This record gives sequence, C-alpha cells and structure tokens, in this order.
Amino acid sequence: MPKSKKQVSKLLKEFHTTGSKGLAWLVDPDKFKNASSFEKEYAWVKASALDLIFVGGSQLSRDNFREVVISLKKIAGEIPVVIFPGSQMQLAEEADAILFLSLISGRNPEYLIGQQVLAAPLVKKMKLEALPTAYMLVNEGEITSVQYVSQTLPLPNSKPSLAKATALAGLYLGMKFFYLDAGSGANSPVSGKVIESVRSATNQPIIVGGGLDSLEKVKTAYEQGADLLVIGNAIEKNPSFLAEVLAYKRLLNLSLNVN
Ligand SMILES: CC(C)=CCC/C(C)=C/CC/C(C)=C/CC/C(C)=C/COP(=O)(O)OP(=O)(O)O
Ligand SMILES: O=P(O)(O)OC[C@@H](O)CO
Ligand SMILES: [Mg+2]
Repeated sequence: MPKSKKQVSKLLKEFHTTGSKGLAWLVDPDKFKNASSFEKEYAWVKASALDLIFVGGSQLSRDNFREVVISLKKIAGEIPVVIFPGSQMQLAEEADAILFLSLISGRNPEYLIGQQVLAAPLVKKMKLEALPTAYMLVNEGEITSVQYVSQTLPLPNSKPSLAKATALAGLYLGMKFFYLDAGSGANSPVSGKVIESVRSATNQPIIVGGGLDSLEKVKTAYEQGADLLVIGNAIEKNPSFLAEVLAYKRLLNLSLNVN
C-alpha cells in the first residue's frame, strides 16, 4: 500500500506557520469490530477535511493492530495514517508515519528511551516517517490510562511554568513536535495557559488531545494555540461528532482566511 504523498512533518509545520487548524481522529484498535462494516461506515472520510488519522492505545488487549491499520488505509485515501504508539508492539508497515514519542513529563526510563530503542530498528525497516515528539501528560486529579500504564505523574494544569520548562528541555533535546495530552476521556482538557506557555517557549507545532468532547472545548483549544487537535473517545461515543468538528474546523479556517 502506498505511503502518503505528503510528509506528515511538513503538514504539521504548515499548520504552525500558516495558522491553519488541523484535526486528527484517534482510532482505538481494541474497539474495532468488523473491517467491512467499518470501511462502509467511514467511506466518506477520504473526501472529508480530516487531516490525519491516529491509531493506538495505552494498552491493547487484542492482536489486530496491523489489520486495523490496513482498514484505515482503505478509508483514508490521501489522509496520512499515523501510529500513536502506547508501546513498541504497536507498529505496522502499512502506516505512513509514527509519533516517535518520549514521555518527558514523566521519569520512567522505559517510556523516556526504553520502548524507543526497541522500536527504532523496526521503524527504519518499515520506512515509517518518524516524528520526534515530546509527549507531555497534563492533568490533575483523575488517573487516566496513559498515566496508569506509564506509571508516571502528569504535569499539573495549574503550573504552566513547569510545562514550559519541560517543553524547553524537549526543544533543546531536538524534539520537533509537542503533544500535550490530558489523557483519554479526561474530565478537563489541557488548560489554555499550558498550551500558550508551551507554544511561546517552543514555537513548534503543538498537538493537543484528551477530553475534547464538545465544540466549546475544541474552540477553546484552537484559540489558545493548538495547531492540531486529537479526538478519540467523543467520536467513539457519538460518531457524528467527527463530522461536526470537521464542519466547525472548516468554518474556522475560512474565517482565519488560511484555507
Ligand atoms: C514506540 C515508541 C516510539 C513509543 C512508545 C512508548 C511511549 C513513550 C508511549 C507513551 C506513553 C503511552 C502509554 C501512550 C499511549 C497513548 C495513547 C495511544 C493513548 C490512547 O488512548 P488510551 O489511553 O488507550 O485510551 P482509552 O483508555 O480510552 O482506550
Ligand atoms: O480519547 P480522547 O479523550 O479524545 O483523547 C485523545 C488522546 O489525546 C488520548 O491520548
Ligand atoms: Mg484505548
């Protein structure tokens, strides 16, 4: 299956430099039911304004990762399919790119460098575009899957200076993309102050996800400086939310005069 024509790194940098807003739909392989019904239900996606499809999970209990990626490539058309890996097991050569994450909000060596060393030779062999990504969990209170699985403490929303210092360290280590994640299904998304401070400190593409379950939260995250938003759970609960956010994003980009 062909890799996408446009490099994903280029696309993310364009969002940042032009001010155009992007959307990624996160598909959880554990919740994937049947390939043919999925491909029928989402046949409209390739002609939509969706920018990226992410695939992955904190801890997968099924052995269907590659099958899901192949189905996603079928519905994606020119939209790149990007692996958002919870571990080095989540790889498939049919994907276009991988968020090569290091969980820099935590202090667990396994998620800072361990999983990456195991994955790197396979990423090269599969010719996946590797996106050097500083992955930062930002949440207080609830324990999300990523937090539990990685056994790390998230950054607090109330301390943007800590998020800024962490992001700067990532920048000086050479990371090119910054993913601020409140965690899947989070009650409160990443705060505007944290998004703003990471954006101004790094001047690099900012990806934001976790708990974006209403147009209001989507609007706020875009306004506060996210270049790309990631939505998973809210679409699982209500598949029409994907089309709603896409329509909103289209209008927003028109009003920003960037499309
Ligand atoms: C192979 C490479 C480069 C890295 C993998 C290892 C690292 C650093 C992972 C980061 C920590 C982690 C466990 C991330 C998982 C992110 C993810 C895909 C979350 C999706 O949502 P879930 O947390 O599974 O949500 P649900 O509980 O709602 O299913
Ligand atoms: O499932 P949701 O809450 O949309 O979160 C998406 C993603 O950022 C989680 O890692
Ligand atoms: Mg999951």
